[in-house]
Amino acid sequence: MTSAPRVGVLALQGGVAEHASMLRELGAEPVLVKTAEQLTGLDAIVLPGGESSTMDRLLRLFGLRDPLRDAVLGGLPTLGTCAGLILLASGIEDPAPGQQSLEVLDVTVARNAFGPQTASEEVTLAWGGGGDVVRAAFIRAPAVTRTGEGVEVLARHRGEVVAVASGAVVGISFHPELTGETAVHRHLLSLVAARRGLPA
Ligand SMILES: NC(=O)CC[C@H](N)C(=O)O
Repeated sequence: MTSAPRVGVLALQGGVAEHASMLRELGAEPVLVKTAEQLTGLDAIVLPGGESSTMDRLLRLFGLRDPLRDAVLGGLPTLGTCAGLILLASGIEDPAPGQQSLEVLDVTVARNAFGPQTASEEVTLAWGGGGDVVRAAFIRAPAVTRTGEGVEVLARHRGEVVAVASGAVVGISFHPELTGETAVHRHLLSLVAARRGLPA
């Protein structure tokens, strides 16, 4: 029997607990990541929602930005949700003053593209090309306004791109962890299985 995949959840700020409990529910071992050392031995990582400019500042303050960037570029299966997608993006249309990103996913994002907190909504979206749907919560969500070469579009909402994948990196604008939607986390775990050479 293989061991449970160890999946990091970046735990500097934002919706950490919901991702950790969903990963546990799916048989993975969540690892809260606050230091570069805690990146060692992970099978995958989740960058949660929250406030991307705050997470960016904390990543740099705690010396985590470059090690995390190296891990993602090295092929670590990665899921960024909402602010996490903004962190992954190579470009931000409307960054907060001084805001940077990891530049590991060749997309440009526009922050808060679906309106303010009060415009939050829960919707069902088509996911991938195979007839699957996901239940998604949008909270001050970004939209993807440009996709680079090799970036696959997995979902759209109101005509805007809200889920993308490139290699082992998946970025989504919405929050599946708040609706009990497991499909996106299962997708991340299937990337781990593929990397380990096991059937998903
Ligand atoms: N729910 C979220 O993660 C919101 C993201 C937020 N608008 C940001 O720019 O970081």
